[in-house]
This record gives sequence, structure tokens and C-alpha cells, in this order.
Amino acid sequence: MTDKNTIEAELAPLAAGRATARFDEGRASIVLDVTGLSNEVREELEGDIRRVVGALPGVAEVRVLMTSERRTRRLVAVASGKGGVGKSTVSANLAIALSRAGRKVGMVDADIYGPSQPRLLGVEGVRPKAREKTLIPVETKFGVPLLSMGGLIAPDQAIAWRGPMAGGALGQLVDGDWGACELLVLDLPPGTGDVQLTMIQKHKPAGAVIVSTPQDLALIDARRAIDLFAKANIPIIGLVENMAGYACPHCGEVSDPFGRGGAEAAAAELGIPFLGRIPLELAIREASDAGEPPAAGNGPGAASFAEIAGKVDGWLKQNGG
Ligand SMILES: Nc1ncnc2c1ncn2[C@@H]1O[C@H](COP(=O)(O)OP(=O)(O)OP(=O)(O)O)[C@@H](O)[C@H]1O
Repeated sequence: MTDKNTIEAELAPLAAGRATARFDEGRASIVLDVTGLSNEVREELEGDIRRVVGALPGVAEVRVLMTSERRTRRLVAVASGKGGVGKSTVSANLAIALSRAGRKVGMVDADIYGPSQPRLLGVEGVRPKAREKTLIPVETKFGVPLLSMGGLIAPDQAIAWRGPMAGGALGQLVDGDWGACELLVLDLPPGTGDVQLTMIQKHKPAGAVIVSTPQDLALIDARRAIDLFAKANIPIIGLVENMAGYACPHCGEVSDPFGRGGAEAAAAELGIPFLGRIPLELAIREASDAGEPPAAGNGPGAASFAEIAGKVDGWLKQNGG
């Protein structure tokens, strides 16, 4: 005779772990968890369930109730083992390129030592408003809203900050009113100390992008950054090599004062993906200083960042949406 258990046993191969059943006087009620499934898959699954359960003896009616957990916003951390390698520049351009690729992206500037996103995204001096106690991100003309630690602290305070304080302050930014943003790019403070570790342990990014320059020393620092994420059990999305080769502003020729291919080889050795290289280019610095990140334009810089963003986007799709 059909009962709850026989129905669930029939559903197991169709909707492993997602369906629970009740059976009462000929009526089968199925609760189906559809978290993370596309509409197409949901409809198909519902049809299959109705067909299979409806064919069981004694079942006169099948009800399917779909439930879905609210999907929490995901963070992608951008980190570097030391300062000055272009982590903030890469973060801003990555966020813009991801947004151009169709994602709803926000930017969280957690770099307490030198919050540079307001300048990079052209909203220097604009303070975020708050509703109740929730911060409302500042809109930028690139479609990437921003919340920055710069608005919360005086620059000379940061040096004395410890992990728990920084982790708490970051919470205010991450829990801002991000509206439709499904992804937040997190520009971490440079380095691999207590402040960075607490931030990532507390706010658990989905993955991390490591930025390095081609010099050996910076790559040693990149290794430290990779270890930091390993400690917190956060997967590495890949390595971006910044300031790779010097692009002559006159003839466009790229020369490699630090050699070529070091970061790519290091990524291979460390077993992490290589996401791409950005040349050291006067135009990148000038555009960045002027609040016009190259990823928003149509030049070669935009293409390089689009390629890196494409790889990050692919990684995110493979790892949960
Ligand atoms: N590929 C590049 N070509 C030319 N200039 C660059 C490039 N990348 C970054 N810069 C410049 O280098 C300087 C440092 O970059 P940025 O602030 O992004 O580094 P950072 O690693 O975030 O530094 P910090 O440790 O201060 O946070 C900036 O003036 C920036 O415009």
C-alpha cells in the first residue's frame, strides 16, 4: 500500500535529498527544495514528480510545494601579500568587467590602510547614507555601487586596528543595503596578518583572487596570501599578474624588465589557475587616478580585464552559481 515512505523512496532517484512527502486520504503532498535550480529544471522536476507519484496505487491527487532558501550574497576577495602591487586597481576593474558581463556586482573596500576605491570609482568625498543602521552603498557611474572603510575611519586610526575591530567594521559594509547585487568584490587590506585573517574567517568569501607583480619577492608574498586563504579554508580562484612588462606609451612595445612568465610558472607550481596579466602602462595609472578605470572603456585594458572577469565568472558558475 502507498504511504509516505513508498512515495519518498520513489522520489529518491529523481530529487535526491530535496523532497519530503505526506500522504493522507489519497492526497500526496510533496515539499520540494528548489534552492539553486533554474526555472527550467524546477518545472521538469515538478512534472516528473507529478507523473511518478500520480501513478502510485491509491494516489488521487498530487500537490507539489516548492521552497527555496534565500540565496546569500557571495563575496570574491581580492588580496595581495604586500602593498602597492595594484590590488585595488585590479579589484575595481574586475568588478566593472564582471558587471559588464551581466552580473550584479557591488564593491566593498576593506582596505583600512589606504581605501582607494572612492577615487578609483570616481566618487571621492561622497559619503554613504544610512537607513536605520544600514548603510546604503554609493552609486557609481559604472553600475557598481560602493561601500568603503574610508567612510568609517580616519586614516591614521587604521594602523592600530586589530582583527576583531576590522572584522566588525567590515560587517557594517557587507551587511549594507546591497539591493539586487548578488556578488560583492572585496578589496582586502594588503598583507597576510591578523586583520586579513579575521576578515576572511568572519565573512567567508566564496573564493579569492591573488594579485602579484612579476618580481620574485612579490611572488613570495603571493604564496603567503595563498597560505592565508588555505588557513581559512577559502578556495583560490586564481592569480593575476599585474605590472607585467612595461608598455611603452610611444610605440606600444612591451618590454619585460623582470622577465616573463614568472607568475604563470608560480601559479602552475602552486597548483592554482593563472587568470591573466596586466601590463605596467602609464595609461592605466592615469585613467585610474582620474576615476576612469580602463575596464569601463574599449581599449586593450578593457579586453584584458574582461578576459580575467570571464574566468572568475566561470569559476563562480562552477562553484555554486
Ligand atoms: N598595471 C598598471 N599600470 C600602471 N600603473 C598601475 C598598474 N596597476 C596599478 N598601478 C598604479 O600603481 C599604484 C598602486 O596601485 P593600487 O593602489 O591599486 O595598489 P594596491 O596594491 O591596492 O596598493 P595598497 O597597498 O596601497 O592598497 C597606483 O598609482 C595605480 O594607479
